[in-house]
Amino acid sequence: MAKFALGLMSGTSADGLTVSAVQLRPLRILHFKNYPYPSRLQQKLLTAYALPAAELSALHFELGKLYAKTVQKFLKEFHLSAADLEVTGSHGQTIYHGPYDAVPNTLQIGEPSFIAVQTGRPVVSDFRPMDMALGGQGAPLIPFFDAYVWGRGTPKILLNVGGISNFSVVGKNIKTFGFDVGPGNTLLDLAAQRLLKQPFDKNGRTAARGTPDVKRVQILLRQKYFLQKPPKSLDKNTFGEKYLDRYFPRADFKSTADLLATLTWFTAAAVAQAVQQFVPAACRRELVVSGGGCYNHTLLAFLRRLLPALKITTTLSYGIDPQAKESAAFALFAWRALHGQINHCSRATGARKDAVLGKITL
Ligand SMILES: Nc1ncnc2c1ncn2[C@@H]1O[C@H](COP(=O)(O)OP(=O)(O)OP(=O)(O)O)[C@@H](O)[C@H]1O
Ligand SMILES: CC(=O)N[C@H]1[C@@H]2OC[C@@H](O2)[C@@H](O)[C@@H]1O[C@H](C)C(=O)O
Repeated sequence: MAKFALGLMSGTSADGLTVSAVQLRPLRILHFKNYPYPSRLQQKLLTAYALPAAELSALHFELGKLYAKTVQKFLKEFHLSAADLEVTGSHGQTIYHGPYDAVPNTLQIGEPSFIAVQTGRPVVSDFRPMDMALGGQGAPLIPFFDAYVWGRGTPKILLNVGGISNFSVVGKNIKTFGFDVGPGNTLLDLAAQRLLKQPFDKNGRTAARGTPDVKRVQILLRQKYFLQKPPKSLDKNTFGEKYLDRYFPRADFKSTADLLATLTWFTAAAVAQAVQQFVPAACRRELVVSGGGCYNHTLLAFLRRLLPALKITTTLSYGIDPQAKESAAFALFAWRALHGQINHCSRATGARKDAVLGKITL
């Protein structure tokens, strides 16, 4: 079998680890699977920024061990041999992201040595610090992948709606750029957990029955972050419980459906405003959506309503499963880092120059 790389991603929702096996030349996702975390671990990860050092250190190792076990399971399930594995790229779990702090910083955990021991092959991890050392925000990193895959075609906006939503603008003769746009699913998930007693509003069904409070969203979209010029990036807690309680109290809405519809509208309207504000008119042609949010039919319907001139597709139209894209990107980043090749789009993060991101554990 030809050589392949593994990519591991656990996003801001901390709902599980997605593993992709990627063939590099040409780039093709061979297999992928999401392995949900036990809910105890998910809760711990979501609040881990408040842990004392000893507990955080233990969690860093616990997660590293779990990643190694998951890789072993994945290789077995898909009949892949570690002998053909060139490298594993592991993003880790973001615990805190503080690009605007006095000392800009970011923390991803999940000790990579355990995967290196398990597979006997190198692991590349901790991709964000080098970008910050070069004056960047440390995020978003996916624009490099988007340019690698779609950079030679017609202009496209690649939107990922995970916990946070972010997009890149790529295409022939376009200088790739991208940024974190605003809320993705975090507020929606919190509201669904509280009011529907479900992890999320499946397919946007409840929101579909409600009416969005468009005025409220218009006012919120005047907040500083939305108007700030890119490069810019977000910590998941920016749009967390405090934000929900402050700007979306249940008592302000006639029904749960209205509240969920308004939150869904907020996510879509933030994207639409960012497109109108920051994307040159010539690039406003196609919006290619990925991440868990692309299964939310109400969100997609709102995006279509707010951006009627754009063709709205998902990465599936281009052979990349929307749930696999980010993990596949870290396989590519690791492969390139191992070969000393740039895997970084500094225009998206604001770093001084393009670099080779990631630390190699042999
Ligand atoms: N069928 C569905 N209907 C509605 N929403 C869904 C569906 N499936 C997934 N989602 C949403 O997608 C979220 C998970 O998305 P994803 O796995 O892309 O996030 P992430 O990788 O953790 O985040 P990020 O990219 O910000 O780091 C869920 O929390 C949920 O809100
Ligand atoms: C610090 C951090 O983990 N940021 C994540 C998060 O999730 C979405 C958005 O915020 C993006 O900035 C980033 O992830 C992707 C992989 C990125 O760097 O492009």
